[in-house]
Amino acid sequence: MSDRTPLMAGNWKMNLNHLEAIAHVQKLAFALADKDYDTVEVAVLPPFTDLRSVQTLVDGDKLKIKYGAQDISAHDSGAYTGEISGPMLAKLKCTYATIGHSERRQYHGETDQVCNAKVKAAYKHGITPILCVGEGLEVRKAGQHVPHTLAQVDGALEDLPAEQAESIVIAYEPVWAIGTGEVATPEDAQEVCSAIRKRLAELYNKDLADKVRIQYGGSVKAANIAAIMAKPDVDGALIGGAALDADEFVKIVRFRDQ
Ligand SMILES: O=C[C@H](O)COP(=O)(O)O
Repeated sequence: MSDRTPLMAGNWKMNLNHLEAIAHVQKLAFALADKDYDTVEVAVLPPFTDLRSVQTLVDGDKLKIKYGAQDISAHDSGAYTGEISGPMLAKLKCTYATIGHSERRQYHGETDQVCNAKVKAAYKHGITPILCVGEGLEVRKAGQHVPHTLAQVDGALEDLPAEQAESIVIAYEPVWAIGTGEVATPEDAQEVCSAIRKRLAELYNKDLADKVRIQYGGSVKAANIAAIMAKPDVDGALIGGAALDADEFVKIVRFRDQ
């Protein structure tokens, strides 16, 4: 049993406006008892336009829910229309920034090099990256899922000092399981999460690898989370669709009660 605190993070993607966000976070706060946060860290990753509202609610009511952004610019400021910078997210007291989500890689052409720059930008401003990696269906069918995913890890972590890397969160999200209802088996999740941890030990050292939290993501719901969390190298989940339903998300957070 590791002493890593599981992180259950709800990635809302492009859902819930700022008014809906307030109602949603209030529901979560109401449903989660203080003791829930002792064993599991709970975070929401709303759209940028919701962050100020979520911050105000979390600060005002001293909620233990953490929050973060779904992306971060590699640049601090300047002529980058549409981008949101690390200093802006830090000002909103974001704990996390998701980096390299498969939808960013697929629709916005984000490469491992871009992810690497974004990981460094996040750390520069005291924000913890949730680095997303994982293979598509063709790669999985070809049996190349482990080397493919490890290459993404290598690229995103290039030249990242150990004192930063030790706090990173890595989310293994097989693309074929995202939003499809087709969840990877707990064994699939363990295979790749364990390979990522071994790679961290090679890139840095075993102590660091043992500290890093590695999440699974892809069609996680209350019905399958307990089996996934039973695997030794899985330290939480990055939850998409099921995070939009407050009751379902709370059940996922309470996976130990099942
Ligand atoms: O970031 C979350 C993942 O893309 C998983 O999404 P999903 O739970 O809807 O499959």
